Amino acid sequence: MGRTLAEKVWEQHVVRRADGEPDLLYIDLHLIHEVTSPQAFDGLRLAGRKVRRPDLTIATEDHNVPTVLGPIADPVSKAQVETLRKNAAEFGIRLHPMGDAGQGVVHIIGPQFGLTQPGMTVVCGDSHTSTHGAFGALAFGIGTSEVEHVLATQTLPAYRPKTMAIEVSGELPFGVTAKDLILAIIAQIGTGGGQGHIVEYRGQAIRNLSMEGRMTVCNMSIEAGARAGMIAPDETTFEYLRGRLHAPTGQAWDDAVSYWKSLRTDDDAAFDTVVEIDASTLSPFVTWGTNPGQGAPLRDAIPAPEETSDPAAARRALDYMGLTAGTRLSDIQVDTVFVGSCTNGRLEDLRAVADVLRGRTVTARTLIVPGSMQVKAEAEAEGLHEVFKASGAEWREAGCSMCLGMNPDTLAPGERSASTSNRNFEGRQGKGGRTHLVSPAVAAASAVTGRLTAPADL
Ligand SMILES: CC(C)[C@H](C(=O)O)[C@@H](O)C(=O)O
Ligand code: SF4
Repeated sequence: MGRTLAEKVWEQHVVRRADGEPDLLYIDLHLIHEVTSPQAFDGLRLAGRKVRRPDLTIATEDHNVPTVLGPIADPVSKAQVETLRKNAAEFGIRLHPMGDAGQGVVHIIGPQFGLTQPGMTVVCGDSHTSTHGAFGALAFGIGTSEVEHVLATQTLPAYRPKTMAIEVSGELPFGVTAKDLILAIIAQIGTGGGQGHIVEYRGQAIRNLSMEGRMTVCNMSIEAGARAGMIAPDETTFEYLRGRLHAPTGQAWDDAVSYWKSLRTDDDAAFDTVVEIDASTLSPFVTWGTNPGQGAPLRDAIPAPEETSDPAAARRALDYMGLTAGTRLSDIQVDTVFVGSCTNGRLEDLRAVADVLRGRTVTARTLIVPGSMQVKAEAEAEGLHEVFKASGAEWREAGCSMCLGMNPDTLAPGERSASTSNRNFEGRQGKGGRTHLVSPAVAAASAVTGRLTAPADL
């Protein structure tokens, strides 16, 4: 019987297999950031071990960095960043510190440098490592003790998850984006829907997505509970990679491409679970609750808790969000708009925002935060920053920013945001903050009107 993409990449990396034990996988790329690495390096030091493959390990500062130039004021954040610098220097690991041209959110810089490639195993002490699956890599988040294991051995013991196909047929209607698609998928299957599975996104609508869009989709696999998300590599993938800093060149490129072309699910392979979605029925999608599965089409109203799969959770969420069932989603007023994160902090996202903001003025506090310093430079080369500033939005330095409350960019208690990030848990963007997850285009239109708005309704 044929094999799925996930099975092919997994099998390719098994260095040891024994009955009743997890497989030992070889790891091709290990990404590091300041929050989940300190104890791992401490462990290495205690054991007197070195980093096995510093050349396959790359570090960046993202979660704790301020997005306005200047020193880090918060002592915990400052200590974490300084510890990462010390560890990178001591263990010989390439680090992109604050202010460096290569700095950025960990899941933005891997693809940007061409480090993330089809067929690789990619890990990081960070749940959104699933982003890299957009290239047909097997990429997943690991815990800090596993970070230590990978640092020491370049391998990881793991049990193979089940496989799930999410078949997205048809085409996304005009104005409907990858973010709307993944929010709709999570609303359909639930935040536990992908549990225990590696998801492969397939079908016409997925093939039509750009690499940026594919990364947005794979990024949020974890919000559906999946271990990883993958998309088979194709011409879109190869075109994106060609010429990037760490992409192969010459004969090695040709060899790589012919191998990458084999990385697709065989026609006679079977998935453990199959989910089907018709892209042509979708429209701009937003969340109203406190988990990414509590979402609905923006043209609809907030559902009655009894109509949802978990009425008690819906009631709690509406209470926290200060919302009432039956309210039209497009009547919800927002104080703040955040554009950025590893979900939607890439150049294509910023272009989508600029297309809406050009010649318009924002009425809500609007933070536009590039996912990396390279994205920032590329956006500025196109003059996007001028569009943002002219509209009244703030244009910042790269970092995780308001995606999570680990740096100065936070919501105040009760403050409500439209955010292009991936999590809307209670307090995610700051204690008492209320988050609506949206696409970049909806974020921009909402910044203009001060309420959740689709660009088509401006
Ligand atoms: C801080 C980090 C461990 C965390 C994660 O694992 O995802 C963060 O990136 C997040 O998005 O919540
Ligand atoms: S941008 Fe957000 S989701 Fe991505 S790594 Fe940073 S905190 Fe996590």
